[in-house]
Amino acid sequence: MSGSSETPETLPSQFSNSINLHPALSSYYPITLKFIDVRYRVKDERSKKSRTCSIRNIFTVNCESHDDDIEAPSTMTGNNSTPTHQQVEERDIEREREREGRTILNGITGMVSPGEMLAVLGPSGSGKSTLLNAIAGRLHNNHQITGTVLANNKKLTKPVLKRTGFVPQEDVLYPHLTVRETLIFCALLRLPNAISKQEKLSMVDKVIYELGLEKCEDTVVGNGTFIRGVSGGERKRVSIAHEMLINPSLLILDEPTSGLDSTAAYRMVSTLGVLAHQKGKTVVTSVHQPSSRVYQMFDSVLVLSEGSCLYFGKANEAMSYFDSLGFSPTFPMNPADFLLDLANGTLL
Ligand SMILES: Nc1ncnc2c1ncn2[C@@H]1O[C@H](COP(=O)(O)OP(=O)(O)OP(=O)(O)O)[C@@H](O)[C@H]1O
Repeated sequence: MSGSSETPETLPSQFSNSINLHPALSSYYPITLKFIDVRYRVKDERSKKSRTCSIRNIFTVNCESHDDDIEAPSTMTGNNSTPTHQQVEERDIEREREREGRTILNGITGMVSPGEMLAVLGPSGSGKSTLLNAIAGRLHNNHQITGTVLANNKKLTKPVLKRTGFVPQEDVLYPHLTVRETLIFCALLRLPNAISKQEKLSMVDKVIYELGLEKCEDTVVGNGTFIRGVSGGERKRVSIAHEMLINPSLLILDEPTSGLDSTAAYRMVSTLGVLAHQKGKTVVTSVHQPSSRVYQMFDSVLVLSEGSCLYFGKANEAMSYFDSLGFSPTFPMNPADFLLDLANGTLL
């Protein structure tokens, strides 16, 4: 399958199960996503002290005395003493660090093709969400992000972004609407005017069927706390259905299995597998702690550790790769657990 063309193509035969959509959305538009040497830094919060001190002032001490603390550390001896050579060096290092900021992503490179599912694995805080936001073109602070993100070998363009569905970690849904109302509302807002209301409603029906939401279509979405509604897994499916309505070629999901039990997580990833393997979509998802049966559904994995890439390649080759480097588990274990142990630096 070629992913190098910018123009929509007809659906290849291996993805023939795709639902029949309105011509305004039906063209098959395969997206091959490449990200090359993606780096993202943020300014150290301490360097913003002068800007935020007036706010901090309200709650704590006055800002002048706070800044003085930095300029004259308590380790100095006496009021008139000059700083030692070591103290000057430490202060210079601190200032350099403030100027450079904190590296969140450190040169991440990878790719994913249509019909494939890429999993981004890593411990909490390793940069998974940041990477997903970067490759979805959602980090707009351009001076902090460098590297290249290409769709079909071209920079992200509007047609590509229109064909990209992004499911955030926290569901952004109206808790008082039912599942069906939520999707109708979305269809009326997001689908082009060229599509009639009747057609939009039938597309909602198809997406409800596709995501297995028939049972709960008339239940309110809720928010999991004060407003009781559908289950966590169903709410996640609604979020995915929300994106599926625009028939995305590229679907990016941030931890769609978080909060789900092992069986629900398996069902969720199976659904994503169908979207990739049967419908030809390009799927990128972050996952926190996949079980082994979930792991084996991924085509490729990217393992992050503190913003750096430990491994990018085929999911079923990760273990032999680390084995060749001398890292292997002492007993048979879930590859995902092993990779997370490696990324955490806690391999036993
Ligand atoms: N704009 C920002 N300013 C400061 N720090 C940031 C910013 N964005 C991300 N970070 C930091 O970068 C690190 C990675 O964050 P990110 O949300 O990408 O991690 P994650 O792997 O998705 O974590 P989790 O699995 O817990 O969701 C975190 O330590 C976070 O605090």
